[in-house]
Amino acid sequence: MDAFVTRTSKKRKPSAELIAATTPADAAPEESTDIKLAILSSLHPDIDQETLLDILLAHDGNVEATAEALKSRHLNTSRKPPSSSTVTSQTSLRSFADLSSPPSKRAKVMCKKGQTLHLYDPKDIAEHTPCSIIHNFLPAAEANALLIELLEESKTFEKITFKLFDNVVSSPHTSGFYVGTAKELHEQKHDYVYNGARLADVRTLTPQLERVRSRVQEVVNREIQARIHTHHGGKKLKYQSPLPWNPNAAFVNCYNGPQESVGWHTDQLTYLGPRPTIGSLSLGVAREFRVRRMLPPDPSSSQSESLGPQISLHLPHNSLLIMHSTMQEEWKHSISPASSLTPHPIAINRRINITYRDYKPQFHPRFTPKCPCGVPCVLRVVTKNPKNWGKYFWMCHAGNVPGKQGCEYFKWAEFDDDGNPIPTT
Ligand SMILES: O=C(O)CCC(=O)C(=O)O
Ligand SMILES: [Fe+2]
Repeated sequence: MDAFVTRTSKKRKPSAELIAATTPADAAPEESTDIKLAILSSLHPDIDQETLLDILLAHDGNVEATAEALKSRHLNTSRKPPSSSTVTSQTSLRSFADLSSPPSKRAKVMCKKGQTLHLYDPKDIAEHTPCSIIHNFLPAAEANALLIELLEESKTFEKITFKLFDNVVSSPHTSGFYVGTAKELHEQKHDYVYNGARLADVRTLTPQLERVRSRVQEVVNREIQARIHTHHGGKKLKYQSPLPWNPNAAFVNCYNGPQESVGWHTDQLTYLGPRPTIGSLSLGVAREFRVRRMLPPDPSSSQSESLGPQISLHLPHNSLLIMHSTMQEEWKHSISPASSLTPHPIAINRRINITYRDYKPQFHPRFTPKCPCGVPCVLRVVTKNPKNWGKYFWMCHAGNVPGKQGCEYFKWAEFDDDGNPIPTT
């Protein structure tokens, strides 16, 4: 399973403006946002700074374009984003964006130093993150029935414990793991390893999880094709599977109250292979899902990790989030603790999240490298060293097993264009 706690890392000191560009090379220093805001504020003293910033961001930081847009619009004096639990759509960026300009001109997202950019509108989310979102995904009665069923199931979920450095820690929420068939259940219990350990509790998909799986499958496959068309010029990514996405496993998380969370992480590639897609259905109380792009650290700096600005996506009850093929290798995600929640009529302050995943047969541990410790290796991607940025490797995972030290095993991973492992000796 994934890494669940927040690790503190030495971060590169942010510049006056944080610019999350489509590619890091696009990031260029510009006039400070504060100066731009001061200019706009002097032109429109009746509009609050947060609103001005939103509109400025929607115009790629261009003061002239922002001023033009403001001239031609009547604005309320305050336009803060509404509270997460009541929101299903957003006006924040989209209603002010100049949509006549080509997407390449609109691809940069800026946000003020230390600020989180809140996105609600599905078009903004698709444009500025590697995700897409579908609100009101299931018929209302079906979503409620699934929520009720999983709230009952979650009473027997447990926190995942794993070793971090020399301590055994547990995830700040509970989880359950579901697969489709008895054969898959047997394999999961006996062959697969998560954080260095085997799962004792694997369940078969409930009839409702099974029914919803087919719907998720259909929509996610449609969204994958749409994404390839809109973001990748009609051609799938190198290493992305050309096969239809087949969600044969589901992790169900339960967040019981505002303090339960999941720290910054990427989902493990080990059994999904490179460039995976994940379908994530949210039920119950709305929570914020935050994403940050991983950028190659500046080779001349001593920092080991560089992250773009935080973008917050609000996941209300019955929303399907699709994490597309660039997400796990290039972005981190988290569910941050909330200061308060607006109670959901059924779940009160609990949230259920189902991530449907496609376990690829060619990534069964029988076929992937084993280190001298005898534990199947974990598949990872280089995100800290700019020299080998984006390269995949297999490494020993035994260090995560309580009581085991692990070894130094490391091997570059090789795939064909469709992401199938190329066996090497
Ligand atoms: O709860 C969520 O929306 C995300 C869960 C997650 O990131 C995970 O299970 O890996
Ligand atoms: Fe995750």
